[in-house]
Amino acid sequence: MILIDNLHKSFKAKSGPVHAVKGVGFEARDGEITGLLGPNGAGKTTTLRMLYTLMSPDQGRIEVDGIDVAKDPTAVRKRLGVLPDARGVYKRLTARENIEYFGHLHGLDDATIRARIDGMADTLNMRDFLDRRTEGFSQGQRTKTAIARALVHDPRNVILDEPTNGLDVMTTRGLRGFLRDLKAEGRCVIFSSHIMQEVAALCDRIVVIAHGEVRAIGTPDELRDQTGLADLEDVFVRLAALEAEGTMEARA
Ligand SMILES: Nc1ncnc2c1ncn2[C@@H]1O[C@H](COP(=O)(O)OP(=O)(O)OP(=O)(O)O)[C@@H](O)[C@H]1O
Repeated sequence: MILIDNLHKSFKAKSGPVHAVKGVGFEARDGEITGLLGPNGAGKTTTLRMLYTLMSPDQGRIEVDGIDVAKDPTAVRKRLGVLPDARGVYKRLTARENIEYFGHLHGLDDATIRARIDGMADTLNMRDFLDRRTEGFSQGQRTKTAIARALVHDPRNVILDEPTNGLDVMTTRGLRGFLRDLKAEGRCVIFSSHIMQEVAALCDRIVVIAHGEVRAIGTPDELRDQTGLADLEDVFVRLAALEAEGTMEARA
């Protein structure tokens, strides 16, 4: 369970400050997939980076399973599995070694790591390349390695930044099935995307974010009702273009 409340983050740029995240707040529940949907530059990655403790917010609060990220980031990290926007697998290591390395960082023993890799290699269909060095891997193979690495410690909460970026249809389908399995296991799953159909196909609830602000929260049907539009792409365009004061709430 993840709670994000009134997050703010600014960056200094030569042309002046960039207020990337302006009061973002939402709840992501266990046993649900929550989609963070927004156009390029909306503030999705910045929000997720604060959630997975890579940067601190200027203002606001984040709780993971009731633990305040600012007070106990180490405990929070143990409960999070993160696929960051930069996948960064070690190219001199095989996929298996990449995953093992993270398992050891989490303090897992060899037998546990072996068992976890065995399970994930089957679910993510990684057998063909598991023992190859990742140098030269396709994007899909790199993403799968990074996902398996992120989940080696069996976290309750899973955060994926644009997980289907650059993946083909078959791999995307496989990944969707995998995320549904995580949900069925009662985990809290958040993923970001700028593609409405992608989010609609998978998410129980969608948080629409644009210009650093939450524009609407709801199920795909609730968002359709709120806007009076049937086509989800039109819904997204309408919500993303809304003025801040027009923010819509469809909290379940
Ligand atoms: N380290 C940084 N320094 C300066 N500006 C930044 C930094 N990180 C993000 N920004 C700016 O903050 C805004 C939000 O960026 P962010 O990466 O969070 O968007 P996003 O929704 O993930 O976009 P995309 O879908 O294009 O990845 C953008 O204007 C971006 O240029």
